[in-house]
Amino acid sequence: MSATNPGISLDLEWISKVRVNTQAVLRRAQHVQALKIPKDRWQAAWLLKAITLIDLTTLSGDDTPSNVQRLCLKAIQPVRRDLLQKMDMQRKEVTTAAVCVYPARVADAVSALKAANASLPVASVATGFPAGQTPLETRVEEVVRAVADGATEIDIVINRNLALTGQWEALYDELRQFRLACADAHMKTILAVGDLDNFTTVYKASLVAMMAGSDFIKTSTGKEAVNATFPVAIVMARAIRDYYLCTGYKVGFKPAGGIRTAQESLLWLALIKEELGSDWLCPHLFRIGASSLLADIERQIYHYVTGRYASFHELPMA
Ligand SMILES: O=C[C@H](O)COP(=O)(O)O
Repeated sequence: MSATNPGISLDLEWISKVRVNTQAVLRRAQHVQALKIPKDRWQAAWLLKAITLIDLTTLSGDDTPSNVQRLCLKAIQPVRRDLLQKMDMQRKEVTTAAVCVYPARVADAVSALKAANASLPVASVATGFPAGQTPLETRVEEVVRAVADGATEIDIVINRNLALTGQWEALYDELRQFRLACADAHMKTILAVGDLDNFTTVYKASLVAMMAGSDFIKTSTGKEAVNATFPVAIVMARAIRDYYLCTGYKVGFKPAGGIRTAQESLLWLALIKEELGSDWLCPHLFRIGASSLLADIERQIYHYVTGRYASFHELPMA
């Protein structure tokens, strides 16, 4: 898998012209929140689709080789086979899009997936995740090591100081170094929007990340006080659309942080369909980064199949 967005030269003139209309964004976000969610069989089908777009994540201080192995097995078979069969869907095999772990756990994930004969991508967070407050050489080295350990997707965090102070050239240069270090691995750039001061900064940071060659832009680490929200997603999706219209390169979008319910996942799919079109509803261009969403989706699917909600013991633990 090679990069889909090679990037372009830094266009400071474009960046300086950006002004985001906050009221218009908030109105659009309200519209998205009021969208009708499909019911019953269609809902179950959309939930299966949502599963295929999840980066199943564990980013905890107490991650161990064994819980990473469990995560990988869950990613390979996120829904019980009997439930899938009862749904009578064409799709017989469902997996999540990838697993996402800390750099020190990449080798564990790679070997667990290999042992299970599965070819799911392993994504590693990097560059001093979550705060990005380590020296640049250390951050670059972390990317190189994660790739050497077998990660094929790298979720880097940006240096928020550079975005908050408008040092776009310096931010672009850092991101180019990470892009080089990623080699053939996909680069997903986390803006940590909860740390940025307004929508205009979010839009500008999105543009710089794409100009530097990011394959995805991602909202959050999941560790900020505010993570993925619909207004911020609309701003980032519009930056993606504008970048595509200007360059012809499609960049992916990954909301992450605090997405926990099946209903929310359906609204995220609806938002992407409305803002970027159905082309973006594939793992190559859209992911949901989540550590605890899958359990609720599985519960809803169980409800669809059996007509009742699962008790605590009826579903396998994630
Ligand atoms: O990148 C993924 C996020 O860290 C996941 O956040 P979450 O634990 O709130 O789902």
